[in-house]
Amino acid sequence: MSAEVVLAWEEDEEEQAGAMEGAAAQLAAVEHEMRQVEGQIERLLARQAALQEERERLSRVLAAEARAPRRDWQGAFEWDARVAQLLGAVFGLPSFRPLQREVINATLQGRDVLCLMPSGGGKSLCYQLPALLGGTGLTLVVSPLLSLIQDQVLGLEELGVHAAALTSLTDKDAASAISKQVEDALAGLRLLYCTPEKVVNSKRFFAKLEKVYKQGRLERIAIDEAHCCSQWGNDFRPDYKKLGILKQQFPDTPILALTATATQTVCDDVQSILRIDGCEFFRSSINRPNLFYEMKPKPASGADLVKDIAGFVSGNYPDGESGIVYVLTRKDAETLAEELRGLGISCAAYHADLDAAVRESVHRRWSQGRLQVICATIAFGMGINNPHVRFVVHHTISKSIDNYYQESGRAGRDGLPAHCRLYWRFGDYMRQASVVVMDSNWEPHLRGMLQYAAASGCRRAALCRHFGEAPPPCHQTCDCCKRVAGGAAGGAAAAAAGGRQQQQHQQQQQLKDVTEAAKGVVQTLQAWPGAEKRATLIQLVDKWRKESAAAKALSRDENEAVVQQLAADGYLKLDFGFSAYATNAYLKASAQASLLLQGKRQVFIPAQAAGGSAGSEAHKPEEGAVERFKAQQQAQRGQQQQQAAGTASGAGPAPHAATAQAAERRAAAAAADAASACAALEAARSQLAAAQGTIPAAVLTDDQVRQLAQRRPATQQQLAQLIGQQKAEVYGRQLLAALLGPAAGGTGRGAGGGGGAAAAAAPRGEGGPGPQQQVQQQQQAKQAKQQPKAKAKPAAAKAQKQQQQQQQQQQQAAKPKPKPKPPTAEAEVVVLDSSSEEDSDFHAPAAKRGKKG
Ligand SMILES: Nc1ncnc2c1ncn2[C@@H]1O[C@H](COP(=O)(O)OP(=O)(O)OP(=O)(O)O)[C@@H](O)[C@H]1O
Repeated sequence: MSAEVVLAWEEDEEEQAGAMEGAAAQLAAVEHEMRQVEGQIERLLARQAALQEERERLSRVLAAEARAPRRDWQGAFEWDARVAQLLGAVFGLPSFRPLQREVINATLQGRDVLCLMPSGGGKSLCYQLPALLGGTGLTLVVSPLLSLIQDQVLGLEELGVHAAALTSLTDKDAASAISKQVEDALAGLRLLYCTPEKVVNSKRFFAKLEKVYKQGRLERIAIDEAHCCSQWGNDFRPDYKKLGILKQQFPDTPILALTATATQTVCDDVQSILRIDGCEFFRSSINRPNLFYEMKPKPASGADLVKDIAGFVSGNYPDGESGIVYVLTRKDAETLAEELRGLGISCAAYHADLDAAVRESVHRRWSQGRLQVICATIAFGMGINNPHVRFVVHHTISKSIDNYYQESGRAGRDGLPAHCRLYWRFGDYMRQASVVVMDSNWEPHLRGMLQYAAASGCRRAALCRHFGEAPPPCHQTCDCCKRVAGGAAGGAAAAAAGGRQQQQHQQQQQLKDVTEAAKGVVQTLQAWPGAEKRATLIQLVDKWRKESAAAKALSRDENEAVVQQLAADGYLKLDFGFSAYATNAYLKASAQASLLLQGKRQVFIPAQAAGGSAGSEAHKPEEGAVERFKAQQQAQRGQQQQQAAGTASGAGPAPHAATAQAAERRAAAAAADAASACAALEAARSQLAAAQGTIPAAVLTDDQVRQLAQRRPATQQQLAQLIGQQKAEVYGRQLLAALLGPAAGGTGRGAGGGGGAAAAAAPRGEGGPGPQQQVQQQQQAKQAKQQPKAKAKPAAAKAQKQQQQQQQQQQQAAKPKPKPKPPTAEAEVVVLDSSSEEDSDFHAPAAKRGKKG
């Protein structure tokens, strides 16, 4: 080959290589640009989706605004008179509690509403009363527990309100009868209860709702325990998350979502899940001023802890007042119940693994006051409607502050003082972590609980802040404020004697610098044998004490306090080991721990915790504090009785001329009179409850007993104003007899006359009818009440109804005799609607965890 040819060939090759390079560069540039375009498309699509969502949200808000314009909910409304009449005549309530009227007005106006009211605040009335104003309309109530549903339906029946439930417990015949009533505008069905599972899993049920909606009769949808929608709240329940379908399908029906526990995040979540953006948000304070919050360092020995709990119960509640002790696991429930029984406390265990009949029996005995204490896992949860729980003890920390607020909030629902005691030591944090580790968001929740338990500031304030509320005055109703108040008294004396410096010194002394000791904990872990460098709390403290003089200079409780502080400050983190049988929680040094080792951080523990937790003295019940609180309780009860007596006897303020002695005598006589009226009413309600096969509170609540003793109605009509028309008709004779003497009851309606309250306490048969007669009378009264309803119906419907009734009577006659209605408490079983695919207990996660506990 000639030299020219070679040169030309080489030039060609270079040219070709250059062209390839150029193409490759172009390709890279195209690909780069494509990636940029794709990124832009993705961003635009995301933006489009967000805009669509926002457009839908704004459309919903505008539609709601057009459908039901916002108003001043405290103002006057056209339904005011009817609402007031129903409040007294049907529900037997003299006035509204805070926010009830506003919520009722907003929902009656057609607004979507989110209502946050504390436990026992009276949320049910907010949808039960409006349901009675809707003509032929129907209120759908979505509620999480079968037991709650049963209670509410029974309670409404007692009041003469037509309500029904469609759940997995409803048998086929009843379900088909209820379904007919749902569709029949003339059937008078006002409230239909169901579980969320029913709404989202039963197509047939949903189709029925669509039909009612199209008839224009789906008046309102109430969603109870709405916090279950959000996985940020406690008790998240997946089917609740799908309830947005209700607004989608029934946009013109107002939704009323109710809850007792929700942080701002949960509230926002609930609004978006239920698609009720722009709803009215009513929030009453979560503060429960009648509850005393206390944290007690938990004794290291189980036996000491049991003695402490037994001492607390028997020392402070010798009259058998009801309480709950919450424990972590099934085994804890069984063991503690047995040990407390051994120390003379009347108690039983309650957990998800017990047979349903056993659970029912335990709950019933406790509700009736035959058992003082229930040792329970969280399976004993929603659905407990005993308002007179005087104490809730936590044997260990809850899994979140929301859970703690709800569990402890089961105390004092009657508004009277009650005590919430939390036993706590750091090991509980790890134990609880190993139980909740599979829950979503468990870590921030549990850390919040750790901070609450370990805090040395006001516990009431901590709870309120957690729910986004400004801290209210505590008035020494938590252990911290009580302690500080004691210290402040000392501080004031010191200031008088030695001035400000001395006070500052005292304050500085409240924290102890344990930085050097804390470094030793981190070093012990970093040198731990094995790759994972992790240890259980006991292993860590044992090794650290063995190797470090600084550790040994502290008590073991102080060692734990140091480890706890390291975890709270983030220098230690949790790590988990899973085996076929258990989940173990370990401690491990975090990346942040290096800052501590480099001397850039310090660690402090409360001096009082360090000094106080070492000795067994710290674990002794604070008898003084408890006694003072008890004295306060008694004083409050006495005051209430006196108030009742004062009004009852018509005694206004004592005349100026009256001597103190005369006033005292009058007050004593009035208190005795009120007490005797209360006793007579309580005896009467027990007798009626026994005859009816229900619990006394179903006949008259304690509030109603107090009201009656206070106001002394003399006629059936006056009685109806206080306890509602239905109860007055059914129980009026016996109750008036209890208040005024048998002559009053004997004459039936409108009877007056003397005889005194005590006369009603006479044994059965002396003045009133026996149980059988009472039941008959009640049934007659119920029938009499139903008849006018029938009259109001058109003739064809009436004839059809009569035919149905005849058929039902024939079927009934063929069946064995129905048993008396079970006591309300018997229905209080933690059980879910088994129509669900999930089909589990409400505490499904807990029940699954129940395998561990
Ligand atoms: N306006 C009122 N006046 C007096 N008592 C009321 C009033 N409203 C409701 N109550 C009573 O308060 C008690 C608690 O009411 P309700 O069960 O509705 O509370 P709740 O807010 O649903 O509580 P929880 O969240 O614990 O279920 C009931 O006994 C009810 O009769």
